Amino acid sequence: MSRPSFRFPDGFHWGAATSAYQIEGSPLADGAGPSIWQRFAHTPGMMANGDTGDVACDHYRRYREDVQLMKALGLHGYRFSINWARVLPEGTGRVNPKGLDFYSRLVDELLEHGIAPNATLFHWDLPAALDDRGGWLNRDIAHWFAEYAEVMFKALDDRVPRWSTLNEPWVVTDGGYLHGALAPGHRSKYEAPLAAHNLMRASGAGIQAYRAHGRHEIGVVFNIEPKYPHSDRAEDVAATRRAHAYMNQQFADPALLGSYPPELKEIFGDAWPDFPADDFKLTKQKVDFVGINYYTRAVVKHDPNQYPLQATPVRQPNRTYTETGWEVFEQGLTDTLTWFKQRYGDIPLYITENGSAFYDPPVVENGVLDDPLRTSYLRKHLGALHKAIAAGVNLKGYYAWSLLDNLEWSLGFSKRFGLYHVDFATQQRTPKATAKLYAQVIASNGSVL
Ligand SMILES: CO[C@H](O)c1c[n+]2c([nH]1)[C@H](O)[C@@H](O)[C@H](O)[C@H]2CO
Repeated sequence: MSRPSFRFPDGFHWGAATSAYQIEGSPLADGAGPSIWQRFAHTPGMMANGDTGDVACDHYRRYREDVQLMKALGLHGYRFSINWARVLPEGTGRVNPKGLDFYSRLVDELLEHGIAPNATLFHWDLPAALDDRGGWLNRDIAHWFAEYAEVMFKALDDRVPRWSTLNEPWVVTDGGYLHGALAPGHRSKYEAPLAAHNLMRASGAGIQAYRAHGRHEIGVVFNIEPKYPHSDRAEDVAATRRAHAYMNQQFADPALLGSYPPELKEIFGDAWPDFPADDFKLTKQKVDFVGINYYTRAVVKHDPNQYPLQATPVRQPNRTYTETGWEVFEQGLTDTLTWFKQRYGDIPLYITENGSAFYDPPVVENGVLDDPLRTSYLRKHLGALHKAIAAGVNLKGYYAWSLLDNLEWSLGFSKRFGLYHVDFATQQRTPKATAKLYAQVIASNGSVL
């Protein structure tokens, strides 16, 4: 039987992704202001092993070397994020020219090597000065974000063809405002809905600013984790519906439909405000694309003790799980993409993150570190993409998470997602076998799978 052809559509965009606080280091260099992650990481007890982004992958200084790694992969594009506080140390007002200059140099280096920059304006590292003014709990942040976005568009839109306003607003609110595991470390069911809503108001304001100044494409990036009921019992089905609305619709609905799913009032009760109808004229803006970050699925059962969803994930027997506790379930990627098209229409989509953290024995042969579990994950998920494309999903590209092993937020450096291994003591980068496979996939537009 002939091997299935996994050739992707002509012009399919292949990239890799990172984010500022996870790789740059030098968080306060050259006039940068502190972010909430700078503060969170330096708060005792918040970070595994006391790890911080003070050095990380030292990308702020080594970016030219890292662009060479991207070139070696044959990347078409590179998705990175901008540290808002490098550019606007107080979050608004005064621009720091040296901070802006770093991103201008990075963009020029990418373009010089034929790699398209894909810039995310906000990947969790809010300027601390704005957090001091209420941060995502202050409705004024929609204007603060639009001001920052306009600074970036005016400076870089001549060279940046693709922008995203936010990366994963769900993680910001669930981790940063409801459960407190991420910066700014709040734990309030009353704050989480306010932060969620203001994130989407800010994203809408950023898109409006782009329509006034930008000439290319802008979108927003959501994490989507498909939810499957543990049983066909009504309580499990209802719990699955709540979990799906909470993670997968809470942010895409206001952005693309101009409304919230009714489950959110059911979940948050008196903590869910009646937001002004006019707000949805701001949250709902025409986007040029949506980025979807996919890693895994969840099998959900009813749990009256779990807050606030009354739902909990069920570990599946005889399945492979990554170091971050995520089941390898590539069918969920196909299901996610077909669901998204069915609910929101034929919007151009990118997979803006997909990857896996596995422990790799530090065995390097012929300059390559073998990582069979990560390689298998990549093969399976690219195959799942091909199924979605065959089903009619308008998928334009894929960004592997991540270019480099990096700071996995409060989990520190222990969870390694990189195509390149990083020795954080020496900053040596070493390609993994998955990097070699990905380079072949890019060169053959998927045919080698
Ligand atoms: C809950 O999973 C999310 O989709 C997700 C996974 N990830 C992310 N979001 C973030 O965007 C990255 O900064 C993380 O490093 C990466 C790996 O954990």
